[in-house]
Amino acid sequence: MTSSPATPAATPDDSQEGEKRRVAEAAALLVEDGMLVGLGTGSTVAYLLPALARRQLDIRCVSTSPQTEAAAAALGLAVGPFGSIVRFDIAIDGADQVTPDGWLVKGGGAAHTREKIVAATSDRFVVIADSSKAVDVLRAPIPVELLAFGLDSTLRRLGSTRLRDVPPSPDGGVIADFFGAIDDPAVTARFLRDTAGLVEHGIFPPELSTDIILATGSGVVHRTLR
Ligand SMILES: O=C[C@H](O)[C@H](O)[C@H](O)COP(=O)(O)O
Repeated sequence: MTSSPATPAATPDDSQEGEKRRVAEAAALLVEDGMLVGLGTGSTVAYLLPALARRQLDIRCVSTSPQTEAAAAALGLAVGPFGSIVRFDIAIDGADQVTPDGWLVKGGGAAHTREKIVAATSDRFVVIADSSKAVDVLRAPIPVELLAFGLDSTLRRLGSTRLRDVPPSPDGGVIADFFGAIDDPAVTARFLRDTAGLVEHGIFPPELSTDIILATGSGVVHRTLR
């Protein structure tokens, strides 16, 4: 893993919003003409979209949520369906938790299922996060998406899970949060993955990410994982 400053100098805007804007602008610079780009979801990605639009690149984008799709289209970005795509050049997305060794929790906005598919399809998956997202170890809650079929049974087998008072995902899944203890994220991820009725969980292993761009108060650190 290598680390390098992604911005030359600190700016006076060290608020959380300023941090989100800086990491998003740093990530936008990684996108090049002709690329097929996966767009994440959330308040950090909201800063990525105008930064990308300003660059006026010839790119095609696929969004992980209706919210991002509408915002990107309104800015003039070319957003289309996932369709038969089997690889993106790059995807850029936010995170709720980021550990020093690259484990993530995503899905605070309930988009983690689509986000994980887009990340897994991308040659380069760039995580952008403000400094509040940096954690030593992952902790609950872990967002989960569940099939409506047999929901009570799935919830009973998961244990320690609370349904979220939000609409179903665009794919019809029920959104909940898992509050079980996380001693080892790989073990928790396997337990969740192996629970029948669970569509996807919000733990992203380090192998999914290639880059993490993390704000550090007044600066930005860009780590390359592979
Ligand atoms: O479902 C939402 C996504 O995983 C977001 O990328 C994540 O919750 C981070 O969102 P934000 O940038 O708003 O903190």
